[in-house]
Amino acid sequence: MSKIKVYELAKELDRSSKDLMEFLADKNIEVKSHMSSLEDDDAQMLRKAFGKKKEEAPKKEEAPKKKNIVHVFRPQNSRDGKNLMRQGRPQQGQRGAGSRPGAPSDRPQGGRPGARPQGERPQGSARPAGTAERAQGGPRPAGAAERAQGVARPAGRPGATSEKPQTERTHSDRPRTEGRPAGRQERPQGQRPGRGFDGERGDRRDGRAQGRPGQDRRDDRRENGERGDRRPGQRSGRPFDSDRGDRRDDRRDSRENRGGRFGDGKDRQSRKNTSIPAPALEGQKPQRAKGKGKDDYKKKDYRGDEDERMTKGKGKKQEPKNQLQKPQHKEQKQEEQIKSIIIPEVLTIQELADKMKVVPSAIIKKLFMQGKIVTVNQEIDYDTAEEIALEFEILCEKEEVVDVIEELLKEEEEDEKKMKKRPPVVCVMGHVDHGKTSLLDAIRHTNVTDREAGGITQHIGAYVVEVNGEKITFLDTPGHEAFTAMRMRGANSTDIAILVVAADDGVMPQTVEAINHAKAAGVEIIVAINKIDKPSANIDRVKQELAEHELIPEDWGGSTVFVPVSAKTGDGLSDLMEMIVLTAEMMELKANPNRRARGLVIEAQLDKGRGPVATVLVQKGTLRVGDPVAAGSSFGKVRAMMDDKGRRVKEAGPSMPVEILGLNDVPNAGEVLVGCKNEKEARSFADTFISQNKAKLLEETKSKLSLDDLFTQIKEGNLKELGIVVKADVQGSVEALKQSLLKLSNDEVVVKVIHGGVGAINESDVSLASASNAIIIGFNVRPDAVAKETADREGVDIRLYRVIYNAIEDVEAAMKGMLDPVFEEKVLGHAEIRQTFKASGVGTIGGAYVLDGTFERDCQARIIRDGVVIYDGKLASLKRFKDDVKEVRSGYECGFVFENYNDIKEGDQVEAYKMVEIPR
Ligand SMILES: Nc1nc2c(ncn2[C@@H]2O[C@H](COP(=O)(O)OP(=O)(O)OP(=O)(O)O)[C@@H](O)[C@H]2O)c(=O)[nH]1
Repeated sequence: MSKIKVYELAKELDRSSKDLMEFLADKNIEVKSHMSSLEDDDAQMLRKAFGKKKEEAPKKEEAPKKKNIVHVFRPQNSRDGKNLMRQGRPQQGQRGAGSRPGAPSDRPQGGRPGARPQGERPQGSARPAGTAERAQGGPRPAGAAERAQGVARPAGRPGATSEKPQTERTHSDRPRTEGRPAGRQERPQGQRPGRGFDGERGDRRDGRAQGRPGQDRRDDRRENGERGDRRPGQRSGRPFDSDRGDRRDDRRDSRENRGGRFGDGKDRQSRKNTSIPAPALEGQKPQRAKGKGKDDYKKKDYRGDEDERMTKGKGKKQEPKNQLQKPQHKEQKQEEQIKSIIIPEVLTIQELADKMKVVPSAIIKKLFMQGKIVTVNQEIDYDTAEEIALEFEILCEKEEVVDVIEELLKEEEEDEKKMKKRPPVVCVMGHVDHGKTSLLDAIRHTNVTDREAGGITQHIGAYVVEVNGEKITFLDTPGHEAFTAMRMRGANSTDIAILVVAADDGVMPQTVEAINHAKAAGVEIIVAINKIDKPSANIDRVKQELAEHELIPEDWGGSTVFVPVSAKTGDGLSDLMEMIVLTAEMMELKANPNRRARGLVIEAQLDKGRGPVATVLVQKGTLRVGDPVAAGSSFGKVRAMMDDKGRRVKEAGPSMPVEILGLNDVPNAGEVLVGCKNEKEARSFADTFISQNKAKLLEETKSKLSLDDLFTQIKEGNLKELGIVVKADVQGSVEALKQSLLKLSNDEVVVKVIHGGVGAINESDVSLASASNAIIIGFNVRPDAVAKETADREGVDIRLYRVIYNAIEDVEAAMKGMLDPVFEEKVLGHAEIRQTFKASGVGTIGGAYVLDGTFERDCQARIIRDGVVIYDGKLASLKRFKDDVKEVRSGYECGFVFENYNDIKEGDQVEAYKMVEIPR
């Protein structure tokens, strides 16, 4: 085809593909990506336009843009909200999410869907790296979203929650917002007694925007969707609308400060006097709508709740269990107490019952009536718990878990103006032997494959490659299944994933796994169809198979870049590199180099001479020799830095991988490395990690013990535990081994890695293994002399490996030994009773002749008479003449005595057998 592609024309015009695409988008001409072909007319128009109006495009470029990828997975967070924001409130650019001035306004995909289909790829969405998400309104978007849902949920009654359209849901907000907030409303009102509603709302919003950036999205939603849309209708129909709006805000505030939920009585009094209007419950179930009594009852409950608290101490006592009885109370309009409980994300029925102060059986019964069979120890999620609680007229609030580490690692949104272009970080993923290492090798002209033990890539390494003056950082992620965990990290730290698929093999399980990881991490995927030099290569088949996983090539109308390559001949490699550079250009990868460094530990090990060595990918800022840093529980001052070629460097900017020396301990791979003000700060950072990890470990142990199934199984003796201590040369291998070993757990044996660490197997590892009855697996490490001696003394099994796969295989086999053995009957031989004798004190002795096989002492035997088994039991005695013997072979005579059986006759056939264990 002679049609020119966008990127080709961009080259021709000396422009970026993005400029051209934006221009086309302005003209409502749809192009999917820089790889799309252009109609001649369009190309002509572009030539004209960019020949003349050179100034226009650069102007556009001035406006900082966000990565397109964020806008797909959470469209509610971005595109729609932003558009609305843009239309309705242009000044939003000043606050929170909009703190990048003008950021949203120029983004082509925002206003014109389809203009930048790259952004619409499913995989190109929820970028985890932080920047984009934070831009959406805080570092914890999920939590924020949940909370936002929490606002919508309160439909407050089971069944009224989920499948409602947005508008209905906002309506159904009301009962709860109305019902609850008495106390919540107080604080703000008390603080600002004289204010009008609108002013108050505005103020509070601003306050939140400053204080809690994570709330912006919620605010946006309210401003754009709920409040904005609803206001007119509500004004007319509901006199207390603005009040309600405030209360909703208040409720949020009060979530932060639960202690202040029930405030002073004055306010409550006033609220009580303003009788609450019945909400328009459009989306509710008929019986709920018609069962006004119940709603009223609930509202009354709230009021009752308030009243009760108000009148506390005035002698009015309430039955705390009133919620359990309904109809009469409704009619009597008796004041009751509505309870509100705070529950975690996951809890057991027992815990819920404890919180609700009801007996667990009441819950179980209720659920049973609904056709659900549960046990007290069954774990349920928040939503289910809330539904159950509401059945009992108890309101729920989600326990907000403050992740100290997350808070610690939280970052402020950065000024777009300070951002500078940074190289893309690329990882290579794919199925075993599809050629990842060879491809990376071919790219950087070195030869790693030969050095790898067992021919399998075993660590993450990082390399920088330069293509036409553009740098690309490659993470050498390994492909074996054992490295799933590391690959996951690989995906999280990268911008682009090269999915290597062998043209002769097609999509394999790990290919799919890699796709899922990449999609989950929100990285761009470029498919490299490798081994096209092979005669059996079938590129179309690969395309077809990948299309089933939503990776559709551009020549098929999709938007995924496919590049056929051969790592062996080098064919297509330059195309691949060009595509990486182009994709990176489209992604507009930026970072601020002039700030304290922040990076990711991609590998760490203990070096005998140099101490802990960590390979760090700098993601933001610049890391310099002498900088105080902390990474997880380790900290220190950067003593020296080496780049990917082993050269000493003084500083490392964004996207640059460096090896650093100077940490006090080996950090975990995947840990965030942060530059600190001084060493003291670094130390306290690390200390926080240590204490948090301890708490987490405790929590984990606790939660595991509470798992019902595990407990019952252990109690019944059906469950065995295989404890393992893992030691390896690098942290990545420890993690990989851990993950793979844990996966070996089955119904009968649970694999538990009780300890994992880097370095030689030492005495403490052996003592731990001995105390826990565990085995030790060493990968590329050996036990020191003392450890060996201790292990011999204490009988601790130490197994050493050089290939992870072998370790996993061995453990699997060991586990088979632990499984309850499977027995099979093995027939030993046959004999015929030829004579019988009676002996006092012994019983009947059968004189027999062994026809075939061998009779063994203590074997099992069955007596068959006329084809019918008349006895099956133990052979109590086997004699030749007067002597007990171990065995009697065929062709010999012998005497049998059967355990507890004397009714033997001449001519009886005897079959000897034993149960043997068969390997699984
Ligand atoms: N013919 C041909 N063979 C290739 C090509 N690329 C890789 N190979 C061969 O495929 C085999 C596997 O290649 P690797 O690079 O080790 O594959 P990998 O995906 O890194 O494997 P793991 O590290 O084990 O996950 C090697 O024998 C390579 O020589 C290619 O383009 N053409």
